[in-house]
Amino acid sequence: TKNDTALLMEATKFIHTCYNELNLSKEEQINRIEEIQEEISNTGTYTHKGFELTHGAKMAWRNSNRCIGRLLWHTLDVFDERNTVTAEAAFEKFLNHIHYATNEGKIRPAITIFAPRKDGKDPIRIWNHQLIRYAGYEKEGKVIGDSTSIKLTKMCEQLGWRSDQTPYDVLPLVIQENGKVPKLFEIPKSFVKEVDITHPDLEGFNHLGVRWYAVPIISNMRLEIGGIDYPMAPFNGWYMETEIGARNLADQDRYNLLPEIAKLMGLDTKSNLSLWVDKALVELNIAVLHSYHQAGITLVDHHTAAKQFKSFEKNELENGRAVTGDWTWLIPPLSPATTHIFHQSYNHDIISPNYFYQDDPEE
Ligand code: HEM
Ligand SMILES: N=C(Nc1cccc(CNC[C@@H]2CCCN2)c1)c1cccs1
Repeated sequence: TKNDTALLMEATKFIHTCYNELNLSKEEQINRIEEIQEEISNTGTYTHKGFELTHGAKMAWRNSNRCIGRLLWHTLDVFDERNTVTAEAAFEKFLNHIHYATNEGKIRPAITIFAPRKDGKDPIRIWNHQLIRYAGYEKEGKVIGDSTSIKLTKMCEQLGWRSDQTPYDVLPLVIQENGKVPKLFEIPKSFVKEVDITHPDLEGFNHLGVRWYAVPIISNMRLEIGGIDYPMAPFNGWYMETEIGARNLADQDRYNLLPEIAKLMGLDTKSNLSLWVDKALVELNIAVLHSYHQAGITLVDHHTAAKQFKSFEKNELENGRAVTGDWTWLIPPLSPATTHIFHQSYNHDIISPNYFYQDDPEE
């Protein structure tokens, strides 16, 4: 059928690039494509071999236009959990991923890949945007916690979840097998590493009671490899400090801490001329870098990250690959013009394998 042909086209493109990069012979490539053609005509889809899945997930990271951290794309640890299809078993694997990635603070970039989409159906999905993320509550027009989690928090409460209603309640995992009701799974506190945010010089900082979690693990994106969709493939790296200090804790519609920080710094918040927002922003990011370093949690500053991205660009050129990128996301939100990224443009072509947004699981 037409989409069998389209799938074979995607598979052929992927096998060609993947086998060339792995120095496999032309003959192996041709035999594999014939094998895939056979499987597609018999079943309407095809199954990646382990090494194809592993390299495909790495290529997808390398092709992620918005990612500044791509220098280490080939070091990704890939866990093949395509046979895990029950919510309980998946929860086990999520805990394994959290523990492996955290590694007592020496974070290891990893991805766990669950069953692919088949006949347009997702065998299993997770509703969480990240495996570890704070709940958000709306009370009399005031927001407590992470405003981006309000919808999911409501869903958890409807499913029976009860919490302390603090700004830092870690959400349970909401895992849904196809066609069944979603199930809640509480992550044991011992698995959740968090960092108390303090400042090396500003004493007042330490009484704000501000904290953040150590490991960002994105769990709502779709991994596409050679025309096959993996709708549940959580992946983690480590944070760049600005994500926490210039967005999550700084945005007015997130934790909105800048006014409070400016006050404890004794700044004049009545006039923009004092650049009090900018001064508070810098000190918050200094506090994040200081706190994660003191806690022994891997974190990269935006200057180092930009330099690493420059090395990535050089490596790609040396390997005859064109770098694609999304300038609007690659520039850091703090002092962007102090990085090389700001002063050049990037081709924003989208190539596959890659990680894509997808619709939330079916209600
Ligand atoms: C190892 C350390 C890593 C660092 C420091 C890093 C840094 C970043 C940053 C700062 C962003 C922008 C996020 C935002 O502004 O919300 C980003 C985006 C992204 N990263 Fe990385 N990254 C790392 C590893 C990874 C890994 C291991 C993967 C996948 C295997 C990955 C895939 C992506 C994708 C797909 C996006 C775009 C997300 C979107 O469009 O919403 N990154 N990265
Ligand atoms: N450092 C990270 N940050 C990151 C990467 C991808 C996506 C996100 C979440 N981005 C969504 C937020 C909310 C809107 C704009 N940014 C964060 C990583 C997360 C997982 C691997 S690396």
